Formats: sequence, C-alpha cells, structure tokens
Amino acid sequence: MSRIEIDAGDLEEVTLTHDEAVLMRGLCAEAVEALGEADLSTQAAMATVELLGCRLPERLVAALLSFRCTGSSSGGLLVRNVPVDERLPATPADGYLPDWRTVGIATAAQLMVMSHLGDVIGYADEKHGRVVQDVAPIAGAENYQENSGSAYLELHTENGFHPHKPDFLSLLCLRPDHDRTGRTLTGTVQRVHSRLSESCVRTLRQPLFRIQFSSSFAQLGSSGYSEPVAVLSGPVDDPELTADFHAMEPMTDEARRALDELEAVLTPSLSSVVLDTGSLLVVDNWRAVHGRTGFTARHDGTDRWLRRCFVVADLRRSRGARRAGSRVLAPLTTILADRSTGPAATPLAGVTGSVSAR
Ligand SMILES: O=C(O)CCC(=O)C(=O)O
Ligand SMILES: [Fe+2]
Repeated sequence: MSRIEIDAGDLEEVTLTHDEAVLMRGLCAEAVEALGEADLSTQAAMATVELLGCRLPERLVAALLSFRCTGSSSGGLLVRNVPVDERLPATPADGYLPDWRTVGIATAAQLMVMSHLGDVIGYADEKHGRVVQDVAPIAGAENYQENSGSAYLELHTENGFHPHKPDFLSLLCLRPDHDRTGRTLTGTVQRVHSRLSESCVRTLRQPLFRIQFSSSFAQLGSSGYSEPVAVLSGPVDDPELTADFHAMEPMTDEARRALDELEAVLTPSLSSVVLDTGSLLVVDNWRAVHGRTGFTARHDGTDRWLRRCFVVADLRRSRGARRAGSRVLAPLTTILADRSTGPAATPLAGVTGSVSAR
C-alpha cells in the first residue's frame, strides 16, 4: 500500500555483535535443553527461561531496561542479529507451528528478551493461548484486518479492548516477505502532540470511543465492544495512547473528527522497518500504535513469518484471570462475567483456540 510513504524517524535500535549473538545462542540452546517437553505457557517454564535470560549480554539488557522505563520516540526498539534456528521449517500455512521446538532457539531468544520487559502472557482466546504465536499470511485471509492478512494492516493498540492488554509486544522475524514491502510501522503521540489541535486533544482525552473485540475474543453473549475509553491519557507531553483505526468506534461526531485528525497527523510521522531474519521489534503498547504495510504472499512455505510475544508489567494483576501456575488468561467473556458478578464464581475455562489476531 502506497499510503505510508514518509519515514519520519528511525526506530531506536541495538545490533548484537558477533560475540554477543554467540553468547545468546548458547543460552538459548541451554534453555531448549532445560525445557525439554515442557509446556511453555506455565510459570515453571518461564522461570527456566527467565533465569537463563539474566545472563543475556549486558548491552542488550541495558537497552531493554532503558526502553522499559523511559520508552523511545518511535515507541519501538529494534534488536538486530538475534539468534534464530539455522534450519527453519516451512512458514506455517495455517498460522500454527505444530511444535515450538522446531524453532527452539528463536523461541527461547524471544522469551528471554521479553522477560526483561515484564511477565510473558498468552490469551486463551487467541492462537490456542500460545505464549509465542506465529504471524504468517493465510490463503483466503488476504484482506482481513488481522495478522493473518497481507493487505495494509491499520494502526492499532494490541488488544486495546482487553482489561489485561499487553504492556509490550514483540515481533521476531524468521522470514521477510519476498518483495520486502511488508513494513512494520510504529507511531507515538509524543512525536506529534504539538501538531494536534487543542480541541482534538481535549476530545481524545474523553471516554468517547469504544473498541470492537477482535473476532477471536467476541463470543456469543458478549457485547463485542469495550467500555468507552479515552484515546489519550497521562502526561501532556508524553501521553499514553489507545487507538485502533479499524476497530475503534467514535461515539459522537466530534470524537470522529478528533480520531480522523489524529490519524492524519500520526501517519506521516511513523517509523517503519522491513524486519529481517533475526530482527526483533519490541513495541510499547501504551505509548505506541503499530501496523504493517501490505505485501504479496506466495503460499509456498517461504512466506513472511514473524513470531509474536506479549508481556504485562505486573502478572499479579491478572491473578484472578489465570489458573494457578499458568500464564494464559481466561477467555475474555469469562473475565468480563467475573467482573460483573464478583470474583471467579465459575472455574476458569480452559484454553480455547481461534485463528484471528491483530
Ligand atoms: O505483521 C506485522 O508486521 C505486524 C502484525 C501485528 O500487528 C501483530 O501481529 O500484532
Ligand atoms: Fe498487532
């Protein structure tokens, strides 16, 4: 899609040196060995990964800590030269890799990096609750506003409708698209705040917007929309941002105009990158929105393939929404029902699967 033409600022990045990458690959191999047949979505598996992650190269840890605490102007941090498996399986045509161990090095690398930003979680509603998910184009889904599509993916906050939305997400590239047109985009309001009109900012700070649940989270009996939310919150010069230019519904005409103004101002300010094999992009899901330009898939096993992982800053806040010892959040409908009727009257439902995810 030619709509995103201006690259206003680079993504902040750190490139691992050869020695750093070798050290990290060794830690990943240790993790794969230690995990064995473990279910990755358990607290025990994460503890194994986190302990090994304490030994990541100091320069990388310092960059992650700084990003976690102070953010970046693009809302992203790009880490290049992350170790991935030397022989990669085919890009999963249905968006599900059968066994994480076939990309064990990449999986461990991503989990270790993310463990410096928070606590890794998965959602039962999404991709079978996996804590590392496959992002690959699915035949027939080309125009979906989901990560299984290949058309332009509108800017969005990840799971902005969810009471436990991720604080950070990461995308680790195993394969870029053939034509290298699929650019991952990030944008923050911090960069463009002074270009927004006063009335726009005032409106965006009011709870005049609701977000439609992604199809995987909307189940029978749910309203399918978040409670009304504000798009902007927090400090004036470095606001937090919850937006989705596809799934967000302004509730008044004024709110519609403000959201349109935000999109018009934000779009030319975006940072973008064609992720390469071994490039890992971390996105601050409170300060930044992200999206992706379009690309063409061949569906021959060599298509673009990213792996995605989420963290929350404080795992304890979702205690009532997870089974003990699990990192997987219960279905959204269960969480919302428990919120309206009081704490966990019903046992948390198990992991259910759905293919769609933004
Ligand atoms: O494909 C990309 O670069 C971004 C996809 C995305 O937004 C996601 O998986 O959350
Ligand atoms: Fe996304």
